[in-house]
Amino acid sequence: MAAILDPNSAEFRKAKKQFLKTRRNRPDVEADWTPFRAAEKKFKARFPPPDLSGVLDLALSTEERAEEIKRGGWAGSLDAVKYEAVGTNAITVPSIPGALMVGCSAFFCVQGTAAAALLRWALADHAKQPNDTNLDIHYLVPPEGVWNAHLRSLVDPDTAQVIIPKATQTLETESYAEPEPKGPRQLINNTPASSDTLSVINSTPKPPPPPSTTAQPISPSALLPKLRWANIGWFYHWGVKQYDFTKGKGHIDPNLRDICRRAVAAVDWDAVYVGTEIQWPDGQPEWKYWEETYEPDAGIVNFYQEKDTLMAHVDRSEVCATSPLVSISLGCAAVFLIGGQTRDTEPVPILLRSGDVVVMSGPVCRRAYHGVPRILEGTLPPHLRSDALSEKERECWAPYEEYIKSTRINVNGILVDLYVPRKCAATNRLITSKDHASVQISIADVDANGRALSTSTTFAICGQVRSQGESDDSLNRLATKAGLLRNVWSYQK
Ligand SMILES: O=C(O)CCC(=O)C(=O)O
Ligand SMILES: [Fe+2]
Repeated sequence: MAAILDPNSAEFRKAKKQFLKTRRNRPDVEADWTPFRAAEKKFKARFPPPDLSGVLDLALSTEERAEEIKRGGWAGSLDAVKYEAVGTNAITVPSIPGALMVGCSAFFCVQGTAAAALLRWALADHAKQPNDTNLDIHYLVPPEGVWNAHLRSLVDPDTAQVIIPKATQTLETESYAEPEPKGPRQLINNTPASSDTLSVINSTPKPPPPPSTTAQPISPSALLPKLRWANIGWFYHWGVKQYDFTKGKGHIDPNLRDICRRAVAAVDWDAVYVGTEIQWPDGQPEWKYWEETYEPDAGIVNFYQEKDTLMAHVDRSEVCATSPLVSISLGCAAVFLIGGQTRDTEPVPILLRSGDVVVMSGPVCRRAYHGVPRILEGTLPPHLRSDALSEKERECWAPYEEYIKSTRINVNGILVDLYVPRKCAATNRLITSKDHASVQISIADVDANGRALSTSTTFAICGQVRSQGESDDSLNRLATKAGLLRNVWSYQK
């Protein structure tokens, strides 16, 4: 059981003492909190430890996870939140259209050796150059990355390399962004990305963030707990909260791509979305093609230490605001909150355990506030512990277990690009994301004087039809069928 839950433990007594001390000096500010803020405060509280009976905990629906739940001591409830099954692999939360958990109850999407492999990848293979991490802003991290440097220092402490702060080495002439103001983190209301704002986003200067001037030389093992994120695919600029498309796209790990695509393919999307067409860009039922077209091209690995939190935010930097975001949890469990379009909507609390996969998609859910107010101490599942391994494997796993027993890793994959699945109006076949010769033509409706009205009819034509010189004829045929043209063929006869 997590020590914080045991009234006889030192952790419990310390949290109580701290609570009584801070209570005394605290002005009564609760009245001003939005419902989202109030929920964050509730789950963040160290004392008394939060009551999770209002948190949806799908692991309770399967005997296979009983041991994991018992060991951790934290449990939510199965009927805390109304949910509905979508096929056999996923559930939706009807109050947040588009929020899904996949493979979370009877079978797990990422468990056992697959979970261990993803965890190893995140630490040893991914959190290093050429992928950016938060550590690169402030330190000259060696090319092998902080995790491998940490592993080497465990094997041979005498040769352990000290990692030097960047500020002592870089040229003063380098131009950096303004340092962040001191005090609580400022919330940047960045422009939501869309095809209309893309040129503004691309022309916004994205200077590198300034390195800390107070960072000190540090050992890899002491630096490791400061690892907070590693970029996947397209590079994200945290200062302006926009993608920096000028830096090109980083490699997408094939295993991660496969997990994300399998999660998307496991969902019966029609059961989730039929009848909502009107809410989608151009009224297009995009979800019908996701199994084929969803291709993660960006993402992030988040590393949370026990007291870390992720404040309420909306992911609004992706140009494609409807495509699925697949999010995988590894290591310690967490309380995940997902609400509405403002912080005034009461969020739904969901307990995410190691291996659980959440998919956020569609116009409502992708722009919903969400956050992670609590990492639940002591919740490492048995399959990530070395006692589940053979003696030989145990030795290599020991440092991973030591790290992950008080850490949560979240890996997510998203489609940032502008690509929206459409069918070619001429051939009725799907236009793929690689079909750069495809076009979309909107034919405006006109009034009696020939002036364009605000309504139009849209046709998408794939590159193959165009390369065969067939688009003119196709458009004439389509426009005639749509009642926009008459007698166009007669003069050809
Ligand atoms: O850690 C999580 O589950 C959520 C992460 C997230 O919302 C983000 O990276 O934007
Ligand atoms: Fe997010």
